[in-house]
Amino acid sequence: MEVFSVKFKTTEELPEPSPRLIDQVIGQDEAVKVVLSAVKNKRHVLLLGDPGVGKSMIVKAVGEILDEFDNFTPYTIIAKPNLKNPEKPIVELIEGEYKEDTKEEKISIPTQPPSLMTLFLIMIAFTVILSWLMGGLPESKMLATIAIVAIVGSLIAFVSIFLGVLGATKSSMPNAINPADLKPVVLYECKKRPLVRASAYNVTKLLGDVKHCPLGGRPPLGTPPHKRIVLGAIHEAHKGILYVDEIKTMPLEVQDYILTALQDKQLQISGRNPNSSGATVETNPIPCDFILIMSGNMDDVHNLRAPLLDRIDYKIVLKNKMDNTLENRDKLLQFIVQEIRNNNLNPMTYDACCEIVKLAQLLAGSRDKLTLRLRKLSNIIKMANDIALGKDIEEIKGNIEKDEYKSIGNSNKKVYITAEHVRKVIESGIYSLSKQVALEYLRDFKRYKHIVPNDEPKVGIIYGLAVLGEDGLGDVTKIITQIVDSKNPGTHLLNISGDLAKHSITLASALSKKLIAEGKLPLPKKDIDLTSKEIYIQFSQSYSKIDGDSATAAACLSIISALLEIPLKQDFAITGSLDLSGNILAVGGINEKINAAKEYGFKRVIIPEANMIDVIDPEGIEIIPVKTLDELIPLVFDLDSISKN
Ligand SMILES: Nc1ncnc2c1ncn2[C@@H]1O[C@H](COP(=O)(O)OP(=O)(O)OP(=O)(O)O)[C@@H](O)[C@H]1O
Repeated sequence: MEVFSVKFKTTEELPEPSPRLIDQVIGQDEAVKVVLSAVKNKRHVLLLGDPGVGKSMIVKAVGEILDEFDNFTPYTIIAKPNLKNPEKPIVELIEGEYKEDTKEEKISIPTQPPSLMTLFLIMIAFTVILSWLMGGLPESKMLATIAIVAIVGSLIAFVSIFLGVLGATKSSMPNAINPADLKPVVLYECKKRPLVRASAYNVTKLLGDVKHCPLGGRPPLGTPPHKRIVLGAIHEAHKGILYVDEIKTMPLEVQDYILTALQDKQLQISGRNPNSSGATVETNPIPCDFILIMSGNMDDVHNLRAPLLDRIDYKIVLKNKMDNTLENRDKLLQFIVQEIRNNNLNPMTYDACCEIVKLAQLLAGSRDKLTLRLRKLSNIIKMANDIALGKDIEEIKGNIEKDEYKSIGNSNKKVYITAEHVRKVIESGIYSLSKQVALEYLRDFKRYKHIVPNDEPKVGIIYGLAVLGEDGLGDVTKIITQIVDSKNPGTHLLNISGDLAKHSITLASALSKKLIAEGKLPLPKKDIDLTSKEIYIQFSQSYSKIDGDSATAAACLSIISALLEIPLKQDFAITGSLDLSGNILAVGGINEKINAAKEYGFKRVIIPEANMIDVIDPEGIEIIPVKTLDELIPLVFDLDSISKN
């Protein structure tokens, strides 16, 4: 199969990708088209999809070309003091740039109360004059002089106190403020159509705030309210786009405010913290006419209130995989080249690019598909770059932050990222936390040799296949069935936690009993009184959550084997869902399951025939596709041992 339509040895030979982000988005053409049209027509959008499929990237890309949509008049938002009601500062939006009014403001500055220093200096001067006068006077005039000085002193004290009281009274009046505190302040200058991003949980950033002033929030000591206003993202997004991500964290109260803003196209700001001096301040409604784009994962939509959801015109689900066609593999190659250029990485060899395509298939769960969870692929490419530069796994592990990996490699050193480097990242599982946990668990577990592949045939024992963790690591599960004679017939499920698994194993038990009772199985018949049998099915040493229906076929065979006492071969592991008519149906995670069977050393792996289209790497183990239970039975039971008996 031709992997790419171009021939190359390393990515250096490939053309440079477009610098426009909108051209760099791959596999989401439909979503890009809808978002562009929504922005053109001023509609609100909700983007839903798996992590790392390009939700933020699409919004950022549209933001880059926002000016191409419409004419835009720059504006400035200013805040002014309200002299009548200082707690209600005035916020105004003016078109263009704000020009400060240069006319001198007529502000009456009150007589200030004399400072302590002034009073102190007066006292010293007064004492010096007094001693000089008294020194040169005859004793007879001394008394009169003291009386005059006392009167003058009292007068000075009286005037000082009067001025002090007058000053103090005036200074509590608004027009006693320092002129600088009366000047309007510029809160925001918007020169081009804005795209403002805010996380849904960050209430202050979203809705704005009035800061606390520890000095009471009033001049002359405190900062006046209009200087403490912080605009919210909803105001800064006026005439542009407000992008709110992580909608699952959006408090209901914030949703109400956003709804009001969408309806009224304006919203006032008040202090958010009830214990702060900002809490008593409230502005007039401030214009906020924006296009709202929100994003989150599929399940997050339940966190949104119905009235807000109703206001969203376009709700788009982004794809998490695309068909594995030549055209799409070329797109994946374009993505690899983009990641290398955008992150300043080293070039990749052709084989390494093919390895990335294989990984994209594996992450999509099928040979026919390619994953679009491209953040994961991007992280893997960056990690492979660092491995190529000689960084070790532990160093790389320490550099992962919130799903995002930043390359730590030295970009001046030129090396090539090879297939070997990519494989090392995949095998170590460093690109996924859940994969690392699963790997660790399996490494420990395998030491106990609980799974014994290719052992002698055994009654009631079969090996099923499971996938551990959300990033998929295949594992083998030992299923054991024991039958007990009892007056209380029934089926008991041990170590099976998930509801779906419980239902499907109950179904397997019912089906096995029915098939045995009808004698329709291609197996030697046996007279059993099923009304006196208690069936115990155990997923032995299985401690992680077991769910899904992919072990139904395995459980059914295990029960039939235990009831009829016919041994099952032990050289295979099996996965497949079973319906009540005995058809084996497709399951998920088939490649991870096949890999697990290979790694444990089983000779054969039995899978539903429908899953054959998903198999990526059939080498290293015999893969047996089956469609029905009847087809399956001769493959798994050790009929030779019965005929010998
Ligand atoms: N469709 C895409 N085309 C090209 N690159 C992509 C695409 N999707 C994701 N990427 C790569 O993955 C990175 C992360 O994507 P982005 O942040 O847009 O994902 P997201 O869907 O917003 O994820 P989350 O839900 O976790 O916020 C991008 O910077 C880009 O490198």
